[in-house]
Formats: sequence, C-alpha cells, structure tokens
Amino acid sequence: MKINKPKHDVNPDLAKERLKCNFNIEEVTNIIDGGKDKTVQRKKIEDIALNNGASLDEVPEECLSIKERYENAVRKSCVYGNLVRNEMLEITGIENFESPVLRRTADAFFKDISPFMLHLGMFVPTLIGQCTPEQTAEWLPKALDMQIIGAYAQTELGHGTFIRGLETTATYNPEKEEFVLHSPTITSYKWWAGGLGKTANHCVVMAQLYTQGKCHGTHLFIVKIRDLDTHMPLPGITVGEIGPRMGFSSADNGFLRFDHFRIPRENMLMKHAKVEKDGVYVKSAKHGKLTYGTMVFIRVTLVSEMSFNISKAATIAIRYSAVRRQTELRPNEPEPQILDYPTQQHKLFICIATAHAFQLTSCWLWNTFQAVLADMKKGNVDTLPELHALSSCLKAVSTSDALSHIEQCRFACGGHGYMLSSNLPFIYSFVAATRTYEGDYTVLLLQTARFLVKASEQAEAGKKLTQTVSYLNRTANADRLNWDNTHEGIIKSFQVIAAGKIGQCVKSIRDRTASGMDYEDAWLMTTVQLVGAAEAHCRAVLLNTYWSEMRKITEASSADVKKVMHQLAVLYLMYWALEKTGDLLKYSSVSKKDLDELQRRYEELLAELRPNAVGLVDAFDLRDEILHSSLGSYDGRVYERLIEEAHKSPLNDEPVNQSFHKYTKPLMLGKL
Ligand SMILES: CC/C=C/C/C=C\C/C=C\C/C=C\CCC(=O)SCCNC(=O)CCNC(=O)[C@H](O)C(C)(C)COP(=O)(O)OP(=O)(O)OC[C@H]1O[C@@H](n2cnc3c(N)ncnc32)[C@H](O)[C@@H]1OP(=O)(O)O
Ligand SMILES: Cc1cc2nc3c(=O)[nH]c(=O)nc-3n(C[C@H](O)[C@H](O)[C@H](O)COP(=O)(O)OP(=O)(O)OC[C@H]3O[C@@H](n4cnc5c(N)ncnc54)[C@H](O)[C@@H]3O)c2cc1C
Repeated sequence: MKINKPKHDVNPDLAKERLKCNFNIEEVTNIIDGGKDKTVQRKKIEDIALNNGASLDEVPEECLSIKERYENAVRKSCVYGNLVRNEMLEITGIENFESPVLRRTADAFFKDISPFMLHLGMFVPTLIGQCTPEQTAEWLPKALDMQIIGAYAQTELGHGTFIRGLETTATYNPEKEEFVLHSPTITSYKWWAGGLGKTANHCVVMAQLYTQGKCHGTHLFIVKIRDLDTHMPLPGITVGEIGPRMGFSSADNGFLRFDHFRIPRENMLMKHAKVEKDGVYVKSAKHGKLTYGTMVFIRVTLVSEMSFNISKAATIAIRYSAVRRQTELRPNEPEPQILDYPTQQHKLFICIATAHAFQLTSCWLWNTFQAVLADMKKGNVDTLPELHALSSCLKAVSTSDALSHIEQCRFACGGHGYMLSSNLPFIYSFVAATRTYEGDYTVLLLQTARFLVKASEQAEAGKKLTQTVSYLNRTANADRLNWDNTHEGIIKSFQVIAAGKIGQCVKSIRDRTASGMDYEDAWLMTTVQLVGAAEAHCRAVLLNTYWSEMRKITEASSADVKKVMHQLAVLYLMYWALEKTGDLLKYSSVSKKDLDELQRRYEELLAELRPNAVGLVDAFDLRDEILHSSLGSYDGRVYERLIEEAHKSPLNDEPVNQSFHKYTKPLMLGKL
C-alpha cells in the first residue's frame, strides 16, 4: 500500500512498533473502507483534495479572531466545495454526495467546522427526502451545484426537543396562494441552525402550518432569506449569528426571525402532506412523522461519523503513547514507553475496538435504513418504528461512548493532550455537540424505550417480534441466565440484561398505575429505568452486530488479520461485560470466580494486542493533513512539532508584549 512518505525520519520507537506488527495492515484498511476498490477510490479522492496544499493554513485556525476564523473557513469551504463539485463527485457519483470519503477529506480543510457543513449535511438531504418531483427538479440541482446555500432551521430559542411545541407559524392565504411565515414570540426565534447566521441564502424551516383556520402541526418550507447578489437579508427577515460556543467556532450557527414573511405555496415541501391551491390540507397517506425523515437519516450517519472520530483520537493517542516515555519501572532501566502500561492499554485499545464496532454497525444500520426506504416506496411503513427505535438508541449510545473514549484519549496524552495543536480538544468539542444535537441522548433513549415497552407487551402476548427485539421472545420469561463464559454467552447475557430491565420497567409502570397513578405519571416516574433499559438494549444490539458482522467480513481474510480482528471484538465483549458486572450479577448466575477469570483474560488480551497497537491505528490510514495533530503524525516528531506550533502563537510575534509597558510596569512601580 502506498503510504504518504514522511518528510522526516520516523521516531525510532514508532519505527520499531511498525516492525512488531504481525498482520497485513493494508488488508485491515481494505476491510474498514469496505473493499480494496474503495480504498483505491478513497486515496484517489484524498490526493485530489489534499495534494495541492489548499487545505493548509499559514496561521493555525485557533490563533485567529472570531471574524478571521469564519472568513478563513468560508474561503476554504469555497475551495473545497469547488473541488467536490468539479472533481470529487465525478468519482463517487453525485448520489454519494454524503460519502464518508468526502467527509474525511473535509476534515483536512477544517480543524473545527465548515460553515457549509449543514448545506450538504442537512439542507440537501431534506430536499431529497421531502420534495415532490417538481420541487426536486427546481431546487436540488441548484443546491448540489452550490448556486444556493442552505441551512436547516428547525430548533427555536424555546424548543429543540419538543418539535410539536415549535411556535413559528406558516399561515396559508388562498387568495395570494402564499404562506405567511411569522415568529410570534421571542421564544419562536429560530436558533442554532448551522450556517444560517452569515453563510446561507436559503433555509428549510419547520413551522406550524395553518390553513382554513386550523393548525395541522409542523411542516417544512423552503425559504430564501437573502438576496443572491448582495447577500442582504430580505425585508421581513432578521438573521444573525448566535455567538461563541464550546466548539463549532469557525461556523456561523444562526438565529432567524420572520415578520409576516411571504413565500409561494410551492415552497411548502410537499412529498408527504400538501396544501391545495384552495387551502385544503391533504395529510400524508403513509405516516404522520415522515417530515422527521432528515433527522432519522442524520442519526443513521452519525454512527459512522463516531467511528471516524474515535479512530482519529485513537491514532493520535496511540502513536503518542509509543513515542512518550515516562517513569522508571526499575532503577537504572530506561523509562518505558507509556503504551507499555496496561492502564494506558485499557484506556486506548477499547477505542480501536469501538471504532470497528461502530463502523460495522453503521454499515448494517445503513442497509436497514435502505431496506425501510424501499419498503416505504412501496407504501409499507411497518418497518419505520423499528428503524426509529434503532437509529435513536444507536445515535445516543454511539455519540455518548465516542465522547467518553475521546476524553480518555486526551487523558492518555497527559498535558500535551490539552493543547489545541494535538487536535484532541477539537475532536472532543465536535463530538460533545453530537450527543445533544439531532436529538438529545436521554430523549432519544426514551423514544427507543417506548418501542421496547410495546415489544415486551407483544412478546408477553405470544406475538413474534421483529429481528432486533426477537430476543424478547426467547428471554421474556427467563429469570436468571446460566452464565456461559463464551463470546456467544456474553452476548446472550446482554440480551437477558436488556430483557430483564425492560420487564422491570413494564412492571414498575403497571405497579404504579395499579396504585392509582395515571399512565403518563407512571411512565414519568419510571424514566430513569427506561433510559437504562434502552441503553441495555442498544448494548445488546451493538455487541451482537459487531460480533456477527466481524465474523462475516473476515471470512476470506488471512489468518493473521482474522486473529487480530477477532481479538478486538473479544476485547469489546469483555470490556463491556466487566463494565456491567452489576447487571451481570443481577441477571445471570455469574460468580465472583467467573468475573475474576474474565478480568484475567481481559488483561492477557491487552498484552496480546500490544505489539499490534500502532499497526492497528496505521490501518485507519488517516493522513497527517486529516489528523492535524502535533502528537499523532505518522513520523512521531512529537516534541519538534510542539515547539514548531508554540512558535506560531501570535504572542510570540514580538519579544515584549505592549501590555508590559501599559499595565505591568506601572503596577511594578506603584504608578497604576
Ligand atoms: C457532508 C456532511 C457530513 C457530515 C456528517 C456530520 C455531521 C452531521 C450533520 C449535521 C448535523 C449537524 C447539526 C445538527 C442539526 C440539528 O440538530 S437539527 C434539529 C434536530 N432536532 C431533533 O432531533 C429534535 C429531537 N426531537 C424529536 O425528534 C421529536 O420531537 C421526538 C421524537 C422527541 C418527539 O416527537 P413528537 O412529535 O412529540 O412525537 P411523539 O408524540 O413523542 O411520538 C409520536 C409517535 O411518533 C414516533 N416518532 C417520533 N419521531 C419519529 C421519527 N423520526 N420516525 C418515526 N416515528 C417517530 C414516536 O416514537 C411515537 O410513536 P408511538 O408509536 O410510540 O406513538
Ligand atoms: C452545535 C449544535 C448545532 C446545532 N445545529 C442545529 C441545526 O442546524 N438546526 C437545528 O434546527 N437545530 C440545531 N441544533 C439544536 C439541537 O438539535 C438541539 O439543541 C437538540 O435537539 C436538543 O434540544 P434542546 O436544546 O431543546 O434541549 P432540551 O430539550 O431543552 O434539553 C435540556 C435537558 O432537558 C432534558 N429533556 C428535555 N426533554 C425531555 C424529556 N421529554 N424527558 C426527559 N428529559 C428531557 C434533556 O435530556 C436535557 O438534559 C444544534 C445544536 C448544537 C449544540
């Protein structure tokens, strides 16, 4: 495999690690990419995007002012967008505009975030999912060609989670065949939409639809908010940026207020529900929640996004841990590489395994999503609730796990991990937002819990359940599972934990209603348990999917690759079994002796994986331009890079900062 040759000598410790690796790295890269041809395609696209240096910044993004950072990000977005439009989409095919390969190369341009991210990320998918064929013909080519730039304006100052509580109104006027968009209260300001503040000239707006004097709930509208030539906000539109936040600092999350702003009837996105010229409302024939489709789509894609982010953080932390030496183990012996500490391996090897677990699960989820879309095309929406439950819990758990693993990667890099030049803080703050946006963690797990409670009741009634909850048919009446110390045994025990927790929720709700509480209060009182049950279900799905997909995907692999992929999956199973010993003790016959044995085997596995650690992160094949890290580059020149980056600090532009003469010296002389 062609590796981008480092310009400098590779750090000797890192070079030695690469000699230790006992499997074919390229084979694992091909597995991650989804096949050899996909690796070739990815590398071709990366060469187009990155070889001309257009992604590089002279001054690090973080050293710029807010305005400069935004302006620089727009500049790079345009260069990048142009490359995507003219060269990269030709290779992937225009239908793959959301390809992970494009996503990966975008990261080389933006350490933080592109102000255009939501254009391709949500605006375009909404047009694809919510437009009639005529609307698609009108809007989609312009959006894909970037003649118009869009945002997704759903959340308001007062409501993000509870979509039915949104206050923006779209009132239909049949005489003029127009909708009037209005923000009636301060809490109805649209708030948060990425790219809305300064970049977008269009946006998709979620608003309460009124026609013939009646409210029909939230619907989507496409709205032009700025003049295409001058970029000035149109009359009736107040738009701006919401201010600095934890991350997302090179983008322009926006606010938007409508003052009786008129749009043509054709601007309601009418694939599912519509308003006729005379004002008659025709509701979706299929399902009431199809306007939420973009959210489901993004939740599905976020699982792979989390895999990518963990793989970046793991690459940085593991390469750094191979270079970094700290603390004598025995007097007069060299300090060990910190990667030799089992505690460090415990923090980091799970990250490699999780990146694989999420990647394989995301492919499986994507196929499930495509199958549901195909069903819906034929008018069958029966599979939608299961997809909604699945995408909700996988989005919640994958973003939450990614966040804590990335934090562990930062801890694993000690003080240097706190430097922005390590890139770990950027990765962390990006992923922190994913736990909240596109549906908050708790809220989404409660959506899954609704589905699980219904499924449990169906199992109780002897009905056959769909695939992801079919374990409830087998385990509904099981009390404590007989512990079986095999991989399949661990997976089964997680299904029993999930079934037990769901059963306990059903019982709590029933006990509470039997004692006089109404159903809503009984549900509310049980929500802490319900969140736990949905998380347990998600763990069972993740463990089962990772294990079975790993076995399938490595069927034709070489023995060494099979072995290391198998070791990672076993590590994942053991890690989670040990994390959940309380649940295992409650729901299975596992003994202290069994758990001690599991712990011993886990520690041995860390040692077995140790020689392959650097090889495993090299297999993610993340170019230095994408990693943006002083600690994680391929050559391991950690200390040299830290010094080079320090010299880029604007505070080092002159030997004495003016504040000394203005403030410090007068203070020292008592003249302030
Ligand atoms: C190149 C690009 C690459 C980049 C990739 C990287 C990044 C990603 C890109 C973009 C992301 C960036 C920024 C984020 C943008 C946003 O955050 S947009 C805003 C997102 N907002 C939310 O997610 C809000 C969350 N809230 C909800 O989803 C819903 O309000 C709710 C589900 C919590 C509740 O909805 P309600 O309307 O109140 O419904 P309900 O009464 O509770 O439920 C009624 C029944 O409907 C079912 N249901 C709910 N949602 C769905 C759905 N989506 N699909 C199918 N069914 C659904 C629900 O389960 C109920 O069913 P019952 O059978 O139990 O009655
Ligand atoms: C970086 C970023 C980018 C974003 N981009 C966009 C965008 O482009 N477009 C857009 O429309 N929106 C965007 N959002 C908004 C985002 O989708 C919402 O913030 C998110 O859905 C959470 O909603 P909320 O802010 O109303 O939180 P809230 O719902 O107010 O949550 C606050 C707390 O209340 C809890 N809570 C709320 N409801 C319940 C419940 N029913 N049961 C139990 N607990 C509950 C939550 O768990 C949480 O702990 C973005 C947000 C961020 C942070």
